[in-house]
Amino acid sequence: MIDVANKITFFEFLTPLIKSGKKTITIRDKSESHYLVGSQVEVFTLETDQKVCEIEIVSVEAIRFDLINEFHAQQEHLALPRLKELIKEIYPNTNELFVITYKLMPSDT
Ligand SMILES: CC(=O)Nc1ccn([C@H]2C[C@H](O)[C@@H](CO)O2)c(=O)n1
Repeated sequence: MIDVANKITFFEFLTPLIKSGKKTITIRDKSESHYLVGSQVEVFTLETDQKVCEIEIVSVEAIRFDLINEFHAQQEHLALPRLKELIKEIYPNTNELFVITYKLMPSDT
């Protein structure tokens, strides 16, 4: 069993961006802000729980929804309006979010 501190899920359609190193942040709510800087975390698809890759947590920083900007969108590899729409769909009732910055770990395969 993998501990919650060492597992993160992403929508399947986003996982190629993580695996290619193009997407280097994710914005989550407080319930997913527990990742420790320097820890290695396994990435799984949300829909099918398939392992995608491993990442290392670089930082976890609080942010308000209204302060999400173009730089975050670039790091998410998404257009800013799409990113904000997605975040509002996932977390409709909170303004208190966390930017989790990570780097892709080299894979064995
Ligand atoms: C369970 C859950 O919340 N899963 C999530 C949350 C967010 N994402 C993605 C969508 C955006 O690219 C960023 C910002 O939230 O993170 C996700 O893939 N899975």
